[in-house]
Amino acid sequence: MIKVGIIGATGYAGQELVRLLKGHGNAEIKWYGSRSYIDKKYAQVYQNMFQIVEETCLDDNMEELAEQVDVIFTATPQGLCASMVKEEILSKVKIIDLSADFRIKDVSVYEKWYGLDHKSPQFLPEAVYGLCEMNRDKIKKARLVANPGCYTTCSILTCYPLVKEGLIDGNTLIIDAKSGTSGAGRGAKLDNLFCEVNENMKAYAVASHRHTPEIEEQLGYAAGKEITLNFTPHLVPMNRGILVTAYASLTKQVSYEEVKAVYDKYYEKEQFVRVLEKDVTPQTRWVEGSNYTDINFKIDPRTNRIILMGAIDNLVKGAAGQAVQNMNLLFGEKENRGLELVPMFP
Ligand SMILES: NC(=O)C1=CN([C@@H]2O[C@H](COP(=O)(O)OP(=O)(O)OC[C@H]3O[C@@H](n4cnc5c(N)ncnc54)[C@H](OP(=O)(O)O)[C@@H]3O)[C@@H](O)[C@H]2O)C=CC1
Ligand SMILES: CC(=O)N[C@@H](CCC(=O)OP(=O)(O)O)C(=O)O
Repeated sequence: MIKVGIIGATGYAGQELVRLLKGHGNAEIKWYGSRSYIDKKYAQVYQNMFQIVEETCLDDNMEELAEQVDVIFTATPQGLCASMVKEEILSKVKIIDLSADFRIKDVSVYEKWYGLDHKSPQFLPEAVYGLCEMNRDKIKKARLVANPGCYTTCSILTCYPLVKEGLIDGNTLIIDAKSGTSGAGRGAKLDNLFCEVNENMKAYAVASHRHTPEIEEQLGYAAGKEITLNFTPHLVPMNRGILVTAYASLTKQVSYEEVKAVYDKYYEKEQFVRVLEKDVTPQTRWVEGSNYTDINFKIDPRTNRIILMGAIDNLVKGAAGQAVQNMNLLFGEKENRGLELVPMFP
């Protein structure tokens, strides 16, 4: 059994980790970490866990936790994991960080976009960006995995093959993304109250969202050169789900079949990426509750641009599902263990 500790088990991403790990079969949660609910029964925080989880919440002592478990998930606000991790801890336990602390290699870029001082830049070089479909071999050998962001997972997987093969000019990419409200976490915020979100849609963090440099960095590696792009997130009145629509100029004339062949080259063997049939557009409801990323594209010969579309569940492939996929890679499990979740509808 893989012994697991979750710091931030009471947040939205943390509770999804608990749900997935309870169905994993070879993982045992030893530590339900919390800040606000210490000593309270976990099932009183999330009643869906009544008679399933008997444990109470514990504080977030990473040093003590490292003595007890094989892997720690940090599903906590930005900056917290970096403020706790130490060489002594990493020598005993693997860490999968769901925050952005170790996703961006250049510490000055992180500090600029996040408005935080990075407390452990010494671990940035060894941290592996945990997008399994791109970095599988590196993840297997990592001590510290930076679980990708939710918008970024969907954006990168949708655009990656065409950028890698040079079919689109990355500098012309415009990524328009929409997210359900669980993406903003469980903490009370005025912007996320029912009357503010319901029957409404809005763009936010325009030209300044912190996922922009993460997408640029990863697609830049694929392109073999720096990429500068536009990324605009929108908040939509749904619980879960991310939909990405991306626009880019083609570098040459291509047919549907040629583009499809490129997607197939990268994703045909990927269980969790589904390139849909011609003219079928990805929808959030067809991936909800699952670890799938649904992708499709349409060439617009009038403008010589291509429109790329992707959908994920932000809490599964965008957070906890991908984190479990990373855990499976770290511990030599079948990569899909605990993740063969059929999307739910409605
Ligand atoms: N929601 C999503 O779709 C996604 C989230 N993420 C990332 O996962 C992380 C968690 O996000 P999410 O679950 O949405 O956030 P939530 O606000 O729902 O949960 C935050 C969690 O962190 C705990 N926490 C907050 N502050 C502290 C602190 N100072 N010390 C210790 N624990 C603390 C909270 O504990 P308590 O409740 O007990 O106070 C809670 O368990 C973030 O980094 C987020 O960016 C990544 C991808 C997608
Ligand atoms: C709807 C909403 O507010 N979404 C969050 C992003 C989701 C998230 O948790 O960010 P990471 O994936 O980087 O951890 C935001 O825009 O900040």
